[in-house]
Amino acid sequence: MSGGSSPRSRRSSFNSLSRDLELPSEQGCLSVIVLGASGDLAKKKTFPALFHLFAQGFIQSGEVHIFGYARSNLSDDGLRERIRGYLKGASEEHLSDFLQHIKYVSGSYDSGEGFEKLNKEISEYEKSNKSESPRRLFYLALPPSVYPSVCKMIRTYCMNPSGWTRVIVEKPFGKDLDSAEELSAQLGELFDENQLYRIDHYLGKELVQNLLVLRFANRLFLPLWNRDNIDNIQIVFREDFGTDGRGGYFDQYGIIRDIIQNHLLQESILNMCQHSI
Ligand SMILES: NC(=O)C1=CN([C@@H]2O[C@H](COP(=O)(O)OP(=O)(O)OC[C@H]3O[C@@H](n4cnc5c(N)ncnc54)[C@H](OP(=O)(O)O)[C@@H]3O)[C@@H](O)[C@H]2O)C=CC1
Ligand SMILES: O=C1O[C@H](COP(=O)(O)O)[C@@H](O)[C@H](O)[C@H]1O
Repeated sequence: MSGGSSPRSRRSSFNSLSRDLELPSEQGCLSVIVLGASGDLAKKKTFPALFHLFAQGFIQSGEVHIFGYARSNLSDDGLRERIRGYLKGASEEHLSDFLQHIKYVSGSYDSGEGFEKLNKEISEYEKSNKSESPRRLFYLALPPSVYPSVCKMIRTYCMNPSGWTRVIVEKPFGKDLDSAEELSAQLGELFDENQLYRIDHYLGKELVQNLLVLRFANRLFLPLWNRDNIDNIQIVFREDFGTDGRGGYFDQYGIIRDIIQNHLLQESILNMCQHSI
């Protein structure tokens, strides 16, 4: 993904890596469906991530379409304007091109009507693309309380008749062990394990992934970074903005469960284990 290579050569390296690893085919038109598209996660992380993939050539014009889905009453242009300011790091031309690939469908998370409409839009796009093995990727940018009903709706109305269907759920996965196990059982009844992807973007952060290198490949830190020299570790979480649209989710779920036991403690425990403090 580094600077000098072209989108075409990055894409071809990716395809040959997929072949070497014997991964399923990644050819054919791709529909990415962002559920909860009106929200904070979607605008700050999901759409920008898709934009970077697009700008770097990993997903390309003519083979990808992005569908935003949520209850809010928005138009296609309304969604595009909402996310435009968060899409940075590429030319205005790339940005306009990317935005034209986005469509918005409004509907609830627990009734068939909206999901039937969504399925119709996806199917029309797939037909117009004439691909033999279209791919459908559902990304749930939603609080976990609605995962079961949304997954049921996807299973009932939106499964891909010919290619693969995958579902990505973000952290937090439930709100305690019981609810996490219950959620796992509910999703497991609807999808095979290889269709389900559970992610926490904090564990993908470069610094977290590079802690070992930072310490052991660094002459400055290697002799110093241990319990003899470190008195205490303070974990500080700073956001210089307010709830910023997350009110509904915070009211129901709480900011403690949102970031403390996972992002902040997971990271610092990882840190402590790796540094024997
Ligand atoms: N914000 C972030 O950076 C990150 C968030 N997450 C996780 O993603 C999930 C969503 O977070 P975020 O986008 O910040 O939160 P939001 O409150 O912005 O929720 C996203 C969307 O979900 C819908 N929604 C909100 N609350 C409810 C509810 N109680 N019932 C049904 N629908 C609801 C709303 O859409 P509408 O009303 O239009 O249907 C809203 O726009 C959370 O679980 C969070 O922990 C994970 C990683 C990063
Ligand atoms: O998962 C979440 O993370 C963000 C903070 O992520 P960062 O990568 O910008 O540090 C947080 O704002 C959000 O509430 C939470 O759900």
